[in-house]
Amino acid sequence: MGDGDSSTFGEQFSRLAGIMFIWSTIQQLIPQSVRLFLDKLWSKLFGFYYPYVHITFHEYTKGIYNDAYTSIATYLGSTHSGMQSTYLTGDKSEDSKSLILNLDEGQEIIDEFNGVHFLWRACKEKVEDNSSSRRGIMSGIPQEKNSYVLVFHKKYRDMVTKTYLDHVIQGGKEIELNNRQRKLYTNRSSEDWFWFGGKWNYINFHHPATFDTLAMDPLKKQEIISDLDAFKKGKAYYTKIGKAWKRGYLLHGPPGTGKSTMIAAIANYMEYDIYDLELTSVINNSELKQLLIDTRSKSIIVIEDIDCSIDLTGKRKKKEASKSEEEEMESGQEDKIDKDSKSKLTLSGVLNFIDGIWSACGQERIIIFTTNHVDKLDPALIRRGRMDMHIEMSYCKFEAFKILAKNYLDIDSHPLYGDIRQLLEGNDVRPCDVAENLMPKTNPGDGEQCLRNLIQAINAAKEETRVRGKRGTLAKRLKETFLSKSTFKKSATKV
Ligand SMILES: Nc1ncnc2c1ncn2[C@@H]1O[C@H](COP(=O)(O)OP(=O)(O)OP(=O)(O)O)[C@@H](O)[C@H]1O
Ligand SMILES: [Mg+2]
Repeated sequence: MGDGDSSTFGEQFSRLAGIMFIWSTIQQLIPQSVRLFLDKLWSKLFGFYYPYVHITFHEYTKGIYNDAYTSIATYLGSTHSGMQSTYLTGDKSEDSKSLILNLDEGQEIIDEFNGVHFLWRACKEKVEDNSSSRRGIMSGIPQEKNSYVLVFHKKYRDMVTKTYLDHVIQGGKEIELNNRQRKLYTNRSSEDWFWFGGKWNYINFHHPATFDTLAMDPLKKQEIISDLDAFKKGKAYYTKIGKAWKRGYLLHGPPGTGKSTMIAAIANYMEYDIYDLELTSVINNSELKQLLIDTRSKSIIVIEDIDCSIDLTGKRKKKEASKSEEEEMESGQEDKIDKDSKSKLTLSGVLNFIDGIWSACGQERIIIFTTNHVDKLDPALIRRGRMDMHIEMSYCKFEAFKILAKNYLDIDSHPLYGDIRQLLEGNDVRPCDVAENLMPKTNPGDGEQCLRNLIQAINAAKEETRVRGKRGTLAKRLKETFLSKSTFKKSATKV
């Protein structure tokens, strides 16, 4: 069957489809016992001469939903193959961004793979379900059994089992994934897990940030994009080196420099969901582990402001704790301490969350920490291997400004750019302040006015810093004078 000769193939199939149609109509009309007998007879009579193989993919197998059925349905409904068919059905679930087309009952399509043609047929069978589980008004109501039947020449049996079916199912999964509505999750407090039936609460994720709109040094930006690309294609590599397929990024820098915006841009670029993990609502290490297990692959787990989330300052605190532990031990309270350490969220719990044995339970995952004070974090938490890339989001320099000006005002250059470059290079201006000033306040078309506003704002801030600096110096000098006077007084009294 096939080999690219579609006219012979078409004729063969129309004949075959005719026979199949008559056969399936007969099947609908006769009782099941007779049908089974006829089935056997059919395969005995024609099995020897009949060159085609039929594989049926049921929607449910032994009462369990068959995932392969959905992938096949999605693949066949995708534009490249499903559109050949005249009768289609359209479905849109809560989880998908757009309509998914499926073959309607009895419809057939021919799919081509490596020059070979394959026939697919959508089947629906009505069965009366009188099982004990369906009593009352549901009993006796006909149920539908959906399936897809694949028909191909037996000489392609190897190709089908080794490559074609994989191609169909993976293809379907990919389309499902690209079509899925991405989510922004946040963790519920454990008291609500039972009542709300889940550990994570979510909304649909819509954030317009992209790498194009993110203002930062273009070289640094390209480095991050290349790293993400390598990670996305890295499944085989991670398997080869025996590492879980995940990557950690630490975003650090002053407030308003674009750390949260960067997370949204990464999520949009990778087409991942986001899990925004609020550590302050996690009571202990065991809860943290359970939250991790309940996340899906192709996602970003974010802990914002990790320095403020819990006390992760490490060794120094530990020492203090162990000192008080010793004191308590002496007072015979070992049991209490043991119980306390188990019921708390600790640094080691977070380290385990990032790269302990449980962290490998999902695939293709990125963990991002953000902080305004990188120096406050325990080195163990951010060491290479845990946080693979440390990205500094810093003040707005001229290259980053050009991106913001393009975003906000849609201009590439202006005579005022020279002044702005000088001001930005000589001062620490946050991107959020630049963005705020570039936003037209009155007349949306007046880009020049926005640039002037920006220059004015930077100059005003510069002046304020200068005055504050002077005041600071003055205050310092006053303090020094006061101190020297009091020292003098003290020494005078002593004398
Ligand atoms: N690098 C940037 N590129 C584009 N827009 C930016 C950038 N930095 C800041 N902005 C703008 O400023 C606003 C604040 O930025 P964002 O919330 O990403 O900062 P942040 O670094 O996460 O701050 P914080 O440390 O306070 O959480 C954003 O809504 C965005 O409009
Ligand atoms: Mg932020």
